[in-house]
Amino acid sequence: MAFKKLNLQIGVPLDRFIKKKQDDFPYATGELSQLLRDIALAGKIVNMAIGKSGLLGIEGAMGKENVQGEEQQKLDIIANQRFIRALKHGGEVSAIISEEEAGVIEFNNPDGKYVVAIDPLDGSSNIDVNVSIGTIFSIYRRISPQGSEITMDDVLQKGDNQVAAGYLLYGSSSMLVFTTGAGVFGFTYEPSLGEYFLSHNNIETPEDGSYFSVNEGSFFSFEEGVQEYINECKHSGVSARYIGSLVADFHRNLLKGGIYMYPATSKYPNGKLRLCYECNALAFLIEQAGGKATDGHQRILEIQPTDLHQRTPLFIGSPVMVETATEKLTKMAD
Ligand SMILES: O=P(O)(O)OC[C@H]1O[C@](O)(COP(=O)(O)O)[C@@H](O)[C@@H]1O
Ligand SMILES: [Mg+2]
Ligand SMILES: [Mg+2]
Repeated sequence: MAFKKLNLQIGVPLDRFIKKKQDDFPYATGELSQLLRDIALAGKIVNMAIGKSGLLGIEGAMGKENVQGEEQQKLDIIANQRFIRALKHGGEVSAIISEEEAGVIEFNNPDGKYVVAIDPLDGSSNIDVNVSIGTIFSIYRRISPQGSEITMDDVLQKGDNQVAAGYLLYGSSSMLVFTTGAGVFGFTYEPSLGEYFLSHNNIETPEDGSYFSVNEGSFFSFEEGVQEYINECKHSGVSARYIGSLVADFHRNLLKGGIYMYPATSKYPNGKLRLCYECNALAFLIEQAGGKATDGHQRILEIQPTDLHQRTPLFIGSPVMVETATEKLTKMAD
């Protein structure tokens, strides 16, 4: 009788998985592994807060705006504090940048090898309505020597320099998905055991996809090339899916195949999404999974950031779809 080959990796707890990977790199010191554990731990607390927000009275707006003029939700602030606290106490990080903070947050820990860029809670419009939201993070090795002060070059690095990146998805089940540059791994959180277990081993995105994801409410302010690509998707029967939480839209398309687009609009002439703490992490993940990410003209990971909160258009997903969209844009722009 023929038995289906079992994937024996599935079900491995996050800690054991990280330890095993750590052992595969004889000179690794364990700091990056510890940093991933710190993020995973903060993710558990944020997951709990989101799940009980209606009961705990932490729904709704703060009555304040962040540096980009966007209304902060109470959960934006709670998540921001939780991740900052975890990264600060973990001791591996010397500075972070966050969507919710105007400037660089230095930890007075010049020996910390790493800097982190984070969107503590992604999907603001879905925060209080029981729709999936997430956390996005990028980890870089600092460029300046350990022991010295942090410089802007440390925090404004190209996405290509990321040593690890990932996201937490707080949804019908909560997940941690990350890469350290050797494939993409997804862990599902089991709240009654308080543990993440490997559920998606070595994720590869389909070559071509059957979903396109874009906020069509802005259709008439998209460039002609984007409009043409969307119309082509519709003519060929590609299904539309748009949640409005970048992490959740990305996660679906990563697994099922598709393209997510947030192009330039009249309201957001450089696109809405932020390069350093939204796009770079997802671009690293999608490339590791065999997909592509561009701003319509160049690879996201090659863009040199000049501002902490810089925005960029984003076209990300299955390679065939991203190439077609990017070609249309380039052709129309010529
Ligand atoms: O409502 P729009 O314009 O479609 O924008 C949706 C996009 O904005 C975002 O909510 C921005 O993220 P934040 O919630 O972290 O500000 C993305 O998650 C999402 O893809
Ligand atoms: Mg976001
Ligand atoms: Mg956010």
